[in-house]
Amino acid sequence: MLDGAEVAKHATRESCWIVIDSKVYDVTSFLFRHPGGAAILLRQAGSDATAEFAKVHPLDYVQELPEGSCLGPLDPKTATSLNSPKPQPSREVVSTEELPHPSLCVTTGDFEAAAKSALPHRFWTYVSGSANSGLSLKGNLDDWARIRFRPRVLRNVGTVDMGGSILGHKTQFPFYVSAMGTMGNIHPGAEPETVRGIVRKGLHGVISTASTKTPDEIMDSYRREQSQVGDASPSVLFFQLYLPTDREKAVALIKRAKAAGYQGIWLTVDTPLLGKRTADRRLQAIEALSMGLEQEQTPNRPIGGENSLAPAFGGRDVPGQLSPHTTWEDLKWIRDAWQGPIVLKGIQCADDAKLAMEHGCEGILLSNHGGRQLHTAPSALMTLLEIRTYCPEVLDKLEVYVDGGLRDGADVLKAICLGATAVGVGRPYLYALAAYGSRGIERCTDSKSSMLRFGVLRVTLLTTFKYCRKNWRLL
Ligand code: HEM
Ligand SMILES: Cc1cc2nc3c(=O)[nH]c(=O)nc-3n(C[C@H](O)[C@H](O)[C@H](O)COP(=O)(O)O)c2cc1C
Repeated sequence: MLDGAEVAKHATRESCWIVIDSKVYDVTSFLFRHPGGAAILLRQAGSDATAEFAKVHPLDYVQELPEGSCLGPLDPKTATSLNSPKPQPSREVVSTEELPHPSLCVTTGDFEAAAKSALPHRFWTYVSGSANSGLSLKGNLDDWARIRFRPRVLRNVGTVDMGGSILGHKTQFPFYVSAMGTMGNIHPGAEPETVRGIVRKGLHGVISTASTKTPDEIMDSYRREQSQVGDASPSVLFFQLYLPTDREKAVALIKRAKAAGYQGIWLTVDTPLLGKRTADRRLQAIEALSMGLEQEQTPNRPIGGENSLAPAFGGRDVPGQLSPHTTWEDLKWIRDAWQGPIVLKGIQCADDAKLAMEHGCEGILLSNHGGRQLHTAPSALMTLLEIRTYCPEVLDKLEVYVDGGLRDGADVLKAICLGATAVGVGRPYLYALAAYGSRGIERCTDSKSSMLRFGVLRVTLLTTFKYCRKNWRLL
């Protein structure tokens, strides 16, 4: 057993000890190999880092520390002698009680404002951020507004069914919750908290490889919530796959997702390496400086090299986690390992949509990763219009999803009118989670809130929906 006072002495870059889950680790040799940067670990030096660690990493991640790092258990009686972590150089956070009542959130923009006050600055930067100067994100938001409805009137639209199906699973909503990593940054309940809202509302959701919790833990929370509602929720979960470079690891991850009960794979194909997240980079430099590190020193391993750290997280490139070598040929072994439906997430032109069809994919998701990857990438809307022009057969043969910048039921309706099967919604749900937990997830979906202004719009626009599907004209 190690004494807290002894641990507290090891608080420098020359000797850095931390406590995780009641065990003491010497992370000195790992400091500059930590993909999240040395500053994060130095801030915790000599202290109990469990809470900070659990925000972004599953607890079993400690096994990834170099061999011999674990020095032994902490004597619990001496825990009070540990250091306190050094505070982050961040802005004040508004407490939950000070946030507007969730009923006051009637547009997705309201959730965004609440999340901005509720989140520590670094996490706000990570979720709201985008690639380079933000043009891809701006294009996503602006493009949906460039289309106008031309409603037909005097049609009976008294009863409207908004539902459809996603990979054969019925949905009452024409949208689902997009895959988003590291939710532990956003809310202490992380992905399980999101899943609670998803199940209660009967939504479908896609769970990220880069989740804070393991695929099994998240599925357990899904099952628990299902049993709470008497297994009555139509919700299903799909798994978003970032393909690790190492094929054995990739196959193991796919099989793990299968065994856990995920109903389809969303294979992300727009991330052979991570986009340039300008705001994150700036913040990491500030943090490094505040810990006396002249410049950020992160491991300099070749991209695509062996990686023991999967699953990884959104802020930085983690070598080996996002295979840059993947090609269309790889779909075969991925399919063999998965034995189920595959959606390619991140298709950005008609030619690739056709290729996906020729390779037997069940679906494609037109997406530029919420503007976080390629600078000046086309919005999903532009890609959808390109497909309608050059290979409309894709819309008949594949399930075609879109995401990026859909902030209102009207945007969702436009996508559906143009032939999309359903729509992924990302940041609005993250913002709702950040401010209000699973209640926020429900509220964001609620017919009184903006996503289901669709519910209000349907009264006037169902026939537009039918009309447009066949006779779409861009106004
Ligand atoms: C056990 C060994 C650890 C491993 C294998 C590990 C691995 C990683 C990886 C792969 C990332 C992703 C890089 C990124 O996208 O930002 C990361 C980020 C991060 N890690 Fe660790 N980590 C470890 C220990 C810790 C500890 C002890 C803490 C707690 C203080 C911590 C806190 C963080 C944070 C806050 C980030 C996010 C960085 C950002 O937002 O830029 N990690 N870590
Ligand atoms: C904070 C954040 C984390 C994300 N993490 C992932 C991820 O782990 N895997 C992935 O394929 N896409 C990820 N995405 C992209 C989303 O799945 C989705 O494509 C995008 O958010 C849709 O755009 P929207 O946020 O404008 O709705 C992430 C997006 C955000 C904002």
